Amino acid sequence: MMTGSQKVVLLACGSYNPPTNMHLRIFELARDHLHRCTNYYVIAGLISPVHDKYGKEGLANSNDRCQMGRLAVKSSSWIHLSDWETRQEEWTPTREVLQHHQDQIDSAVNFNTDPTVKRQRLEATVPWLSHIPQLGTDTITVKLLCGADLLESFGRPGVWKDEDIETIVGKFGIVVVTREGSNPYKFIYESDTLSRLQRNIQIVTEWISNEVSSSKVRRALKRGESVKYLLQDAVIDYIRTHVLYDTHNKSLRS
Ligand SMILES: Nc1ncnc2c1ncn2[C@@H]1O[C@H](COP(=O)(O)OP(=O)(O)OP(=O)(O)O)[C@@H](O)[C@H]1O
Ligand SMILES: O=C(O)c1ccc[n+]([C@@H]2O[C@H](COP(=O)([O-])O)[C@@H](O)[C@H]2O)c1
Repeated sequence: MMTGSQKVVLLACGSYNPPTNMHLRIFELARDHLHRCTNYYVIAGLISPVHDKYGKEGLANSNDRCQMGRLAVKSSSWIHLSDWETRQEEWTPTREVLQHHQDQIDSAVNFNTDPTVKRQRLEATVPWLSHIPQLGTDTITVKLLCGADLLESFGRPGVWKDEDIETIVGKFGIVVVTREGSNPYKFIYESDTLSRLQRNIQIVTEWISNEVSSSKVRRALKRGESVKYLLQDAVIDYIRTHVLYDTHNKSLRS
């Protein structure tokens, strides 16, 4: 970490229905870009699956989505799963999800300067933070990590509140990974709010473009087609064992 850099936690929200290798890849891409091109230093990544009451069609139960998320992030040393959203009574707007994790980090970091006491507290309250060496008392900012399709959903009438967009981008900041069929530069240009807040938006270009999406994976699973190398093997085993996504009567090819 370079002196003077700003510590960041990247939080990505979504259905994770199921978590694909692209969900992991966008974290790697974003971290690599931020370290090479900005003053941000990424200390951790968090995947936050959405609440069951989000009500999207075909959404597997959040227990299963969280279990699959935990299995998926096992291949990473710095990406973790946060099940906080799924444990709430209701669906939580993303602005509040970011704020919750920011508050959790702030209270843990500022709790006590004694390293042993602090680590014990971290292990009890924010276990994923306790693995980070030399946490110190520096400010850590949570930023939203998303694909360009999620950014473009900001423009869909009635989906996001204007004040939430203002807070998410203006206060926390957002890191956007390009996705086939989206043009985040044009989308930002056409939005007065996003153009004004442009310096809080980092765009990361995925040159090795990859069309993997959870919906395509679900379709393949339903048809009994192979999804190997699109998902982590442990996630495929979980789907098979728990007969998710209409895979019953299908001899899922691995
Ligand atoms: N191939 C991809 N490229 C860039 N970003 C992606 C890609 N796949 C998922 N993401 C991002 O990961 C986050 C969580 O995605 P989500 O769970 O909605 O996955 P999805 O594959 O888009 O799902 P679905 O196909 O069910 O709509 C979102 O910010 C989304 O934009
Ligand atoms: O906060 C909001 O107002 C808001 C409005 C629409 C969607 N979101 C979040 O965006 C994510 C969209 O996931 P998905 O799978 O529908 O692309 C999910 O985590 C939702 O909670 C959040």
